[in-house]
Amino acid sequence: MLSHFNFLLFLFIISVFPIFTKFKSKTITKSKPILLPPGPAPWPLPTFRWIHGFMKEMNTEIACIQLGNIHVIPVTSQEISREFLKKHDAVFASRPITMATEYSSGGFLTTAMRRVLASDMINPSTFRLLHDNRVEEADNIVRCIYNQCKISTSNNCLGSVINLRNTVRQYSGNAIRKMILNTRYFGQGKKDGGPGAALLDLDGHEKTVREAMNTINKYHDPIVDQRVEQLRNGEKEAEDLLDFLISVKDSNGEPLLSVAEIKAQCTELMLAGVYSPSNAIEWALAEMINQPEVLSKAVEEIDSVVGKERLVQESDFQQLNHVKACIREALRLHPIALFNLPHASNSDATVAGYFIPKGSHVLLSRLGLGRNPRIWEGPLNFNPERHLSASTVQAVELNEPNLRFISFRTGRRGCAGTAFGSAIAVMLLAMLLRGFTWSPPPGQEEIDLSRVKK
Ligand code: HEM
Repeated sequence: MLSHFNFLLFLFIISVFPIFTKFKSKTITKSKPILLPPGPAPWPLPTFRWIHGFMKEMNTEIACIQLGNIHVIPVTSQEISREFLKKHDAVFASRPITMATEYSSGGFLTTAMRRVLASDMINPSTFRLLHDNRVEEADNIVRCIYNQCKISTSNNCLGSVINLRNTVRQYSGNAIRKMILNTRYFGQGKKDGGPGAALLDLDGHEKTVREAMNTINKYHDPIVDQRVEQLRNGEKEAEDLLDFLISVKDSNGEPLLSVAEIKAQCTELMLAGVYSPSNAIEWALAEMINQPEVLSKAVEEIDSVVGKERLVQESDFQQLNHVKACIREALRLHPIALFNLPHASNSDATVAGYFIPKGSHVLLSRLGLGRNPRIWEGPLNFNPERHLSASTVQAVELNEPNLRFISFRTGRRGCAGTAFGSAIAVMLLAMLLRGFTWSPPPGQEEIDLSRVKK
């Protein structure tokens, strides 16, 4: 299935593809010959695999692909990524304008709200406030899997086959929707925690971006309209992220955001928040099933921290280092998209000794960073222990501020939902491990992951 990030990046590429021209490395001025990064001479179709391929062939960790008058700069090095998004964070803090970002942001209505989001909405106090909304979903996922098991075992199966992808996506989708809109997508009113009749297709495989956005908006817009009315008439208190968006006031005490802006922001958060945690957990569990000793170690850790008498709580996370190391390893080895969301430069800059013209689109390669053999020993091995070495800080975190791989990324255009995303991911994996015993599907000795480890 196509993830949100793949989807946006795919559209980003096709929206600029028709205007590409043959790339030629060039100097900027005669007196100051700072070169553009190296790039390909012949011009085949610029797929992401192809970009990685030619960078490997040219033995370079930064490149330049010229699409019309736009310079696209893919990067696979930790050090150069840090230069772009740490040293020059302010220069590369914009998103390029593409068809996909226009639709997903409701015509760029979310762009101006970055300040509101960061400072007023998604902060530690809202995170604490929405604890119960998140935790409710943890109970639901256990019930949902348990009920699937009951159905299989009543059909005389030895074990039960669970559709892990659907299950983890339901959890992420519902957890994020509970925090934003205080309601669920799936299983509204159902007792089994599983999907109800109305399924929301966020994938965009079969639909165009516009149709996908219409689908999402059809679900959310009536809730937003009703909520705006309730809050502005004083009929309810602020309880979730939507309420906070509606309640933010400007210096004159007037609502800061229009209804259209609020709707666009809800959509963006929803898109950003559903797939990243579920993708990481799906991969982590698949790898752990293939390495029973890694899986057992995580289960033992949960047993020793949580005990047998109660369910996992967020206050346990601090001590679940092996569980978190498994998620970090999944984020490193199996990123949700080959590249990070693009960053556009608002002025000329010199990075890694190369001239990066104003308006360039910088694409940090998630795959290139996470699997860079210069940084990671045995990069294709799933080895959570590497995140538990002596040099690691005591409590493992999912974030990777040094950009050795990309998880949330901090900084001006970093992930707005780092705390929420971490909490959803850790709870999801811990609950799956705590509640159930996992093994490959019947007839398979292990899950075949060879195709994704090339
Ligand atoms: C495991 C979970 C998650 C991971 C690994 C993740 C990772 C990321 C990354 C790498 C970016 C791009 C940063 C950049 O461009 O340099 C991003 C952006 C973003 N994320 Fe997350 N994320 C996760 C969960 C969430 C959640 C739960 C939310 C919402 C509550 C969220 C909201 C956002 C938003 C709004 C952006 C766009 C920020 C902007 O353009 O200014 N993310 N995320």
